Amino acid sequence: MSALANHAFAKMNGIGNEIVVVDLRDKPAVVTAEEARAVASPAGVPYDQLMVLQPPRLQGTEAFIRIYNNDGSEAGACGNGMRCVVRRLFEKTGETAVTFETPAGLLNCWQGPSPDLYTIDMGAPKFGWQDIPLAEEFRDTRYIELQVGPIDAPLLHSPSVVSMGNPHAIFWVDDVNAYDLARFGPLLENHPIFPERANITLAHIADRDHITIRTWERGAGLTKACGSAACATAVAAARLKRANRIVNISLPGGELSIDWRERDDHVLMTGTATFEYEGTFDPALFASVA
Ligand SMILES: N[C@H](CCC[C@H](N)C(=O)O)C(=O)O
Repeated sequence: MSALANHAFAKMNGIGNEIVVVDLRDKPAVVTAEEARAVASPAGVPYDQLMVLQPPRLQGTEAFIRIYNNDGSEAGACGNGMRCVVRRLFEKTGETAVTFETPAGLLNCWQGPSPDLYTIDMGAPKFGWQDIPLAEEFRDTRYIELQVGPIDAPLLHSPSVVSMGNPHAIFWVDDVNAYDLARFGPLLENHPIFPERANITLAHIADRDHITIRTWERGAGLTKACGSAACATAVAAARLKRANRIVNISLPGGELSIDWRERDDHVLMTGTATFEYEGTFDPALFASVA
């Protein structure tokens, strides 16, 4: 029987990014890709990402967090999901600061400048082609050779690539709504240049303090918001000297404030997290799961 059967969950969202939070710290079990897909099914609790808290592995951390996309794949980072986890914890314990471990490393999290805001230190970005990762060497990852559309008149081309613990490609455009991202997204997500696939973002730099984005997420598709994409875009724009290191990012589901901190290159993401409802998983969801 799945460890998730009859287990409690919280349905939340991070500016429209659909999140389910499950605390398995009292029942150490590894959620399988099949179980993650079962939870995301229409009979379950449809989500973009599932955040599973496992018992802490390191002294001083609250939990080890595994992150699942709704296709069952695991990710190294999920900014919107982390704010949801932090809100749940702070409301339960009254704490205002906490450290979690994720596959991408240690994340320090704290109450933001107002009670409805949470700040996550998403760590330092990586730019090396092997860190993204890319399937071949690109010495300058501010622009790589990748395009869609006619060879002589590509619709999208020359993206910046960044890892926030998960892979991101950012295409710079004048209007993020002028492209059929539902069509181009999967082609680019699964392009052979990305051996681990990639999150695909369209970004318009309105001015040095404000960028608008829309993202096709690896393993989840078109979502209303992608926190790690907001971080990756802010960093990539600053690398191109087209934006400041502190910027506001507008996503379809809401706003995020990003600070690419000078002293240690860590990326601080601040935004809201919304609680919707809580429940327990119906065991029938996992009847056909091995
Ligand atoms: N789809 C992403 C994981 C979730 C990222 C996003 N929801 C966020 O808020 O950062 C990936 O496979 O890398």
